[in-house]
Amino acid sequence: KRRSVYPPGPPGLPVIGNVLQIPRDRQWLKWAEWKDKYGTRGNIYSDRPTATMAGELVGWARGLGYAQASHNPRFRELRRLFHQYIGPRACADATLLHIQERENKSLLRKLLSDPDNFDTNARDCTSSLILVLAYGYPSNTGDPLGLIKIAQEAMEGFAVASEPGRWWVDSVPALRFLPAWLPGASFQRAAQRMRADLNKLFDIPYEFVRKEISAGRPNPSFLLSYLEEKNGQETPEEEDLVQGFATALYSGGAETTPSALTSFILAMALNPAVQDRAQVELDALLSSAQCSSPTRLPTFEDRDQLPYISAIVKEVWRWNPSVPLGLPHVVTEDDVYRGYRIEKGSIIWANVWAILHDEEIFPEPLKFSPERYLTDDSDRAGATVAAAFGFGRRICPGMHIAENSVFIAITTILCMFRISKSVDEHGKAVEPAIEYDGFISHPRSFKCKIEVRDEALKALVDVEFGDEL
Ligand code: HEM
Repeated sequence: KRRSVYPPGPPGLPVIGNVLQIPRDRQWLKWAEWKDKYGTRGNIYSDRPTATMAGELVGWARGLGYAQASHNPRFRELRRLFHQYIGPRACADATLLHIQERENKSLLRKLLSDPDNFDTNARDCTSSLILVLAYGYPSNTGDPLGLIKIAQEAMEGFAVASEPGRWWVDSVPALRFLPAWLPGASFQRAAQRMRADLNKLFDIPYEFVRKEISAGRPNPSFLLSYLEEKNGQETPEEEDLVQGFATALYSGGAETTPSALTSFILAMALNPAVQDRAQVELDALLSSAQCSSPTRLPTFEDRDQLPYISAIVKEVWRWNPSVPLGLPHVVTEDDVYRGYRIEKGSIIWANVWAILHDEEIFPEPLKFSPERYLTDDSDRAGATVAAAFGFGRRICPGMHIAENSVFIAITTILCMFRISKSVDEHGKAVEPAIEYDGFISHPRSFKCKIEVRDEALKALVDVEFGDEL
């Protein structure tokens, strides 16, 4: 009984415990080995509960978010692919950054021509980026295969199938064996429809890559690199794995990034002083002696010289975390935490929103205030913001690409546009409500004005588009 209060580790001898197993020098190597072998708290809190509807019946467990971690080599392989293609090193690569800058310009162009639909525009551009990166599916040819629609339909199924409490079969997994024709088994029919949509997302973009390879004109993409590495020797399991990886990119990124961008637009409409300060920072960097407005669009290379904009990005993660409850974790071994027994199998939800609204670390937590990251003691606040991306072995593997996407979108939008409250027919400003919907928390639909700051800036986007798109 007493042993259960100790962290897991190698069995020791009576009385002297582990003393003889501790090496005389470079102990850290042994301890690192024990960490891998016996796990840490992070590891025993890092599995997912079984999601019968979304994971098993619809099939999202083929991806990563619903994959079980314990004894599942596929989980490790998927995490490895995320690390290889969009881990911190990959996300600092100039080619990837260039693609992100290029795709972000189509967001600017859409905001110029259709500013009222900023929400849909952010969503479509996020989808396009994932399709370009994963499959090399070009975003400037009008989507001839309808992949954006295919992906969005699959994602609708993901959202509905994942709704907590909606499906009896999640509480009583044995119901999964009911035949679909039984009157009470409507969930089986819903699952079949969603599964068909998910299968399309697995198969159609993959076939696109295959055809392009056969035709000798494949665009660079994660899938292409993977298949080239396999050199034509890929097994059906490996094909399924890389399809699962591409689909996981979609399920993780498609809703979260647009939610963060829409929160940013809401924050700007409500906080003109923050916007002023950001634009002063940008203008100082991008204008010239002859011209007081920016003479070029900001790029990733400017990031270090834009501390206030970087602080805005952090504040966006904190103010409305896109996944306010994270994803559920399940405990794989009994544990004792602060004297409380946490039983194996318990489901743990981390209240990310509460962590990011802790008054002790973030005074006036409801206020959108990037300044909180610019003070001398802002390290703790900055580090805490990482909670927006989850914990332990399940920490969001898309966080680096998400940070890139949101940074480049925010900085170029601030460079080009002025965001303000919309006005009613009497010319009075309409206050947008700060309300959110959904498990992936999205600001409720609101109106605002997004106007180009200076007509000359329009040309800047057109010139820069030039031969690239
Ligand atoms: C606004 C941006 C984003 C936020 C705030 C966010 C947040 C999160 C959170 C809180 C989790 C749960 C972590 C946990 O269980 O502790 C998660 C998981 C995940 N995210 Fe993200 N995410 C974002 C963008 C992305 C992007 C762009 C991708 C992919 C391109 C992505 C892919 C994933 C995947 C695959 C998982 C599941 C990981 C696993 O189960 O091992 N996310 N994300």
